[in-house]
Amino acid sequence: MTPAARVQSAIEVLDAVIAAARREGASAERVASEWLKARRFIGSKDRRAIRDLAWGAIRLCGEVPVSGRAAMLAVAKVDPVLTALFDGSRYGPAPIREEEPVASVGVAPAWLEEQLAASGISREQGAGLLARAPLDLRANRLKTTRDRLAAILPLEAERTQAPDALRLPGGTPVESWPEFAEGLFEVQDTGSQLTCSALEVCPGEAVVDLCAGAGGKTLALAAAMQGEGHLLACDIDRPRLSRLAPRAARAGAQVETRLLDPGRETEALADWQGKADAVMVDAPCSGTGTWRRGPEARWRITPQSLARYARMQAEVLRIGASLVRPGGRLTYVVCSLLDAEGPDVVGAFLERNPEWRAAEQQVGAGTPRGSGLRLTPWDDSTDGFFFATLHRL
Ligand SMILES: C[S@@+](CC[C@H](N)C(=O)[O-])C[C@H]1O[C@@H](n2cnc3c(N)ncnc32)[C@H](O)[C@@H]1O
Repeated sequence: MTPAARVQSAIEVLDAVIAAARREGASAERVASEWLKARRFIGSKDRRAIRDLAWGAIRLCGEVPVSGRAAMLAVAKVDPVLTALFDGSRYGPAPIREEEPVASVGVAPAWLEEQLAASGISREQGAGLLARAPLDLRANRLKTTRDRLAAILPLEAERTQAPDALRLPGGTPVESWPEFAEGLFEVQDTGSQLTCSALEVCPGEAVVDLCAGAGGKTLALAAAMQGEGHLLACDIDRPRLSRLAPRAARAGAQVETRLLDPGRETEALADWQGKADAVMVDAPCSGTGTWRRGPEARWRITPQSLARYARMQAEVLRIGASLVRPGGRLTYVVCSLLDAEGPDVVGAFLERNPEWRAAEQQVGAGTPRGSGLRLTPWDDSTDGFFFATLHRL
């Protein structure tokens, strides 16, 4: 493929990514893989180059671009080598016309940049949300230790601030390694691991992971429980929750799963009301803290979806709290740095529920925000999270 043809291919990938973002369709990762799958003749070097070009444009454009070409022209504006490739050659992009639309550069759509600023995040820090992310592993304590795992991995891995975490360069194909098939590790960001540590679960406890999804945090909780006690993982999303059982089997973790009906969660959890020692509420959110991994996610958020998330967050926090026994605890987590999804939700809960108190959290990282802690790429080298641990009196 010529360099110009790669640019034209990236423009086509971007068109598909933009269309999917507009109709709340598949993620950019998925869209790009489908696009490439339909063109098997493209070699691996070209695939990587196309992907890098497309992701460079996604990271640069704050507002949803009008087209893939407009997005790529925004990159061309700051990259003369790329400008020269708009040469009208066969399979390459047409020459640039003066009046053509060029996508605007920024961290996020203007309204969302305002929300970030109101949440104490500067523009420079916001740009940090779009940097390339490393790949973190969590050594599975049910089968190994961090040191033993580090000694057998094919690459040198860095230790991060979470007790079981190892860090590798982003994109390392760890899921093809035999150590992964043996369940010796899971892929999990250090920040996510730290939010699990905050719940301080112990062997023998009764623990609920209310919004378990495919079990990223469930498996970390299971490892901390060392196979003793009862761990219940719930979600309203059947496809996601159904991915948990095979992962748990690989990890050697004992987990009961329960699919919930939206709006009827409390009925389905009647046997757990006021019984749990610890509850994890990893609430659905806009995901502003994970833009490093899916930068096009910021093109999907709307003021309406943010308001919808805030309602869901208050609701899952209420449901989770009803499961906690007197003297028990709950950790509320969002992978978002917007106050509306974190400190404000917890603050409103504490105001309405005088029998709950925010606890001091000691996880060796994070900056206080509201009644909880915030983890960020710039201060903690993690994805962005807000989490708060609450104790029921
Ligand atoms: C942030 S994701 C969970 C990610 C998961 N805990 C992990 O670490 O991989 C939030 C999850 O909450 C689920 N959810 C949304 N509303 C819910 C509800 N009312 N009850 C239980 N789960 C809910 C969503 O389906 C989604 O899987």
